[in-house]
Amino acid sequence: MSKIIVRGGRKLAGKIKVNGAKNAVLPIIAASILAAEGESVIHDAPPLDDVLVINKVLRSLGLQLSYHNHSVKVNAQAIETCEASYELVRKMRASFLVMGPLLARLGKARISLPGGCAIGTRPIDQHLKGFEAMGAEIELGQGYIEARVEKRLKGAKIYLDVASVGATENIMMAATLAEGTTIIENAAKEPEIVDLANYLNAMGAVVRGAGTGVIRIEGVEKMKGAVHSVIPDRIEAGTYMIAAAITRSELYVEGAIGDHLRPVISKLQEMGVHVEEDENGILVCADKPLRAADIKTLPYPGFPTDMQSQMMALQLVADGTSLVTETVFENRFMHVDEFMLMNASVKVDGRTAVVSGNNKLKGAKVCATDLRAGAALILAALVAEGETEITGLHHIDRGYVDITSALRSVGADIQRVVPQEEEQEQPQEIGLFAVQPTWA
Ligand SMILES: CC(=O)N[C@H]1[C@@H](OP(=O)(O)OP(=O)(O)OC[C@H]2O[C@@H](n3ccc(=O)[nH]c3=O)[C@H](O)[C@@H]2O)O[C@H](CO)[C@@H](O)[C@@H]1O
Ligand SMILES: C=C(OP(=O)(O)O)C(=O)O
Repeated sequence: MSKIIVRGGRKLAGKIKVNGAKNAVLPIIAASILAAEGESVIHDAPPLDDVLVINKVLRSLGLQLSYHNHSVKVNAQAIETCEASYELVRKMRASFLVMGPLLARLGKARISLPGGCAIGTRPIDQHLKGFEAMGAEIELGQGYIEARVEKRLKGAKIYLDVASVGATENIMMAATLAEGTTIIENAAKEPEIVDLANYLNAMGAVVRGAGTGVIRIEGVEKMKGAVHSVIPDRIEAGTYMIAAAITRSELYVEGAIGDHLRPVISKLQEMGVHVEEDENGILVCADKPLRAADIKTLPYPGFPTDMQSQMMALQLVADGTSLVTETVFENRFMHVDEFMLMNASVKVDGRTAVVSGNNKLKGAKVCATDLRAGAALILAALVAEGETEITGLHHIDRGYVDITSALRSVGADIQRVVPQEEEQEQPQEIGLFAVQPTWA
């Protein structure tokens, strides 16, 4: 079994460059399905397992797709099937984002139900409510969702009960080729929604208001391929900012955009960390004692749920008790049990965790229970006494490009150990990107 081994106690120094955003590139690749003409080229597509999965989904639909040196090229002129299989959708929930584009382009789509995952049940009712409002008929059976529309989807006014990122994206993509105007109210406002809207507009769509709670989409007849560069990953950036803070070090996070990280920056400053922004990135310097601070996760621009576990790692070593309230997902505290194996003191009561500070963390054998939990364990291990062994690396590979090399390059004592038999068996299209991948 592959594992990451960290020996804690090292200071970090230097610079880490942020990759393209996972949560932006996935819907953007899915949106390429909408182009009946031309080729799309998506730059800054990070070499992550999730990117490989969405690429496979598009190839399985019959699209021509290549991925070289962080750029995905898609030709969507010919689509062979409108069905995305269980095998691919089960690997990554975001595969469900092909539903809106397929429905808009072909008038039908059959996608496996994404189901729940470790962090919660994660229903898709808001996606389906949007498609239905646009005239689609939805049928559920044998683990698949089938959506059909007679001719073309029709523009509609859709109020989302929750400001869901995925539902906003799926409906926005479906609406680009619909007849008439679609208005999404209580839309999610994440920067990744804005990036998707920019890509859609470059393809010929007319999307206005992305980044606000009301998005207006005027349907167009046809869309064509476009060239787009994906925004930097604010969660990867935030994770490295906390790496600097937790080790009381100074790191420059190149490419990080301050405006996308306001709640994280503000919390770090409240805890006594010095944060300096310039046009190319963010400098984090933690040379004072860390103060406790409470966080509550919320949709953007609130504190991101995808940074909750990493922030908890920092709270573990701050002076005083901090509260963490998770309001986005119902089961996103699984890292707590793993932290406790590292000698941490945290009590969970429903959606709130009480984190006692000043923990003397100790190295242990722990397991990444989900993507961000994995990152949080690495952060805690950077300051734990002795050696920490982290397994469950397939979660981490979904969202971090070679995190071990990145942290080692700034001085961390961290390595990834892959048993020989796994190394030999490892098909090229999963995990491990010590070397730049170049898949055709
Ligand atoms: C690929 C991607 O971009 N993933 C991000 C996206 O996930 P994702 O798009 O799945 O998250 P959503 O914003 O949809 O989910 C937010 C909340 O809404 C609920 N909900 C969602 C849809 C729906 O139809 N009905 C419903 O009740 C969910 O169960 C959850 O409690 O946003 C999350 C919230 O910022 C992030 O943690 C994920 O990293
Ligand atoms: C929860 C996450 O991703 P996903 O929605 O793809 O599961 C995440 O990136 O932390």
